[in-house]
Amino acid sequence: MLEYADVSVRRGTATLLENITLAIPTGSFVALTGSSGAGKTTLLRLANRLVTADTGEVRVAGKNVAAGDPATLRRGIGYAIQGVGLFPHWTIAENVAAVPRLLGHTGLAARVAELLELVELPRDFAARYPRQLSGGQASRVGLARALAAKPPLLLLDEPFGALDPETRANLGDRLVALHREQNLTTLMVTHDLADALLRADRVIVLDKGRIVADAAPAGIVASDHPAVRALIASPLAQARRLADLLA
Ligand SMILES: Nc1ncnc2c1ncn2[C@@H]1O[C@H](COP(=O)(O)OP(=O)(O)OP(=O)(O)O)[C@@H](O)[C@H]1O
Repeated sequence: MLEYADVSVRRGTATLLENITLAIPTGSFVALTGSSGAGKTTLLRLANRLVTADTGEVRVAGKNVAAGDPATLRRGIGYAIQGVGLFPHWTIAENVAAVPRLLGHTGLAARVAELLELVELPRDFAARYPRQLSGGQASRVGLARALAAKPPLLLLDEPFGALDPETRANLGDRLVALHREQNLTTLMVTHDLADALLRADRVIVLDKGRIVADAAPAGIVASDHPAVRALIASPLAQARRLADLLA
């Protein structure tokens, strides 16, 4: 579904990504993690051509993303980001139906109702405006919008990053369920290693623009790469302290 073949990205004298080779099969749920500035967002945005590669090739469903029209490419990929980016003067229904409308789909009201149900929001939210939603509700709308045109590939960039832990956990669970129900291929950027380990079936760790670990969660936990150990140290210490308190 998504392939990176020896991709490097440079800006000025800086190397943002170096020799990334990666194949993400259909149906995978992959978390992309790493410290701040490691290149996670850059790697994700190569897939929908918000970033272009200097060398190498990125392919979505076998097609080189650099070859076609970027707008057409993006309409076929679900994309949700931190802060959601809903259009403030559009209702929730209009926001959710934006891509299906561009694609000329019909039956938009029914599709909006179905999507609100999928992300577990009341139907009457369709008539509201973004300012009338809580952060968690807006994140659900962002997810509904990303799924609206039934894209096979879903790109998520810290979609629930700004939310409280409980809302984040609930939405994370809903996301995993949706991923399975809709047979999606999901690539999710998260700086939260615990989130990555608990939700994804494969975790990729970036460090200074390079992949330093790529394994199932159990393999990541066992990795002795210093960058991976550094990422694990803090959630592990927190979990241990909480366990001590409960003991
Ligand atoms: N257009 C650009 N020109 C120059 N440098 C850039 C550009 N875009 C990103 N960078 C740099 O590339 C590096 C990787 O950025 P990126 O946003 O991919 O990291 P990230 O892992 O997603 O970080 P964070 O977790 O903090 O969001 C950073 O050091 C950033 O400052």
